[in-house]
Amino acid sequence: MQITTRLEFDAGHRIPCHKSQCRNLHGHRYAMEITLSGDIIQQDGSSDNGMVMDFSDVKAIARESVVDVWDHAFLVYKGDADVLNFLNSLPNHKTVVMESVPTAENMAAEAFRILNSRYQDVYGNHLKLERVRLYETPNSWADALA
Ligand SMILES: Nc1nc2c(c(=O)[nH]1)N=C([C@H](O)[C@H](O)COP(=O)(O)OP(=O)(O)OP(=O)(O)O)CN2
Ligand SMILES: [Zn+2]
Repeated sequence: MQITTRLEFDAGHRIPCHKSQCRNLHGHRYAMEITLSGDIIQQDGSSDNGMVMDFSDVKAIARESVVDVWDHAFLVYKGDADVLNFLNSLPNHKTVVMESVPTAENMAAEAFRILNSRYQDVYGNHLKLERVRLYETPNSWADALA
């Protein structure tokens, strides 16, 4: 069985060497869909009975480790010196320095890397992170797969 839940957040970014307008500082309302697989938990009397994992628990983990970290932050590539220096000059600015250019692909891959170890199989139901889908716009997204 597979389950998917969706979270949304706002963040700024730029793609420094982009051939067109994405080299400008701008932001998106990102959406992240998390897909987990596992057996349906069969434990009468348990809150999780009949579920792969409670959606609220899936979202709580995603918020704590990724969504709340990126929400209302500016995501900047560590090699983007001009913007990084500018952001560092702003007192108390929420800046997230990325190892790679913050494209939808790299953000999905980074979210998958962070989340993969966070979803623990506590019921022995073979819980597994299958996919992180990161929407940069309603029409464009990237999938990071197991
Ligand atoms: N493969 C990728 N291509 C592009 C990425 C990306 O992350 N991966 N990112 C961008 C820019 O960040 C840009 O903000 C989004 O580009 P685009 O889809 O052209 O933007 P629109 O606002 O025109 O999108 P609509 O879906 O048409 O509203 C560029 N390319
Ligand atoms: Zn963009």
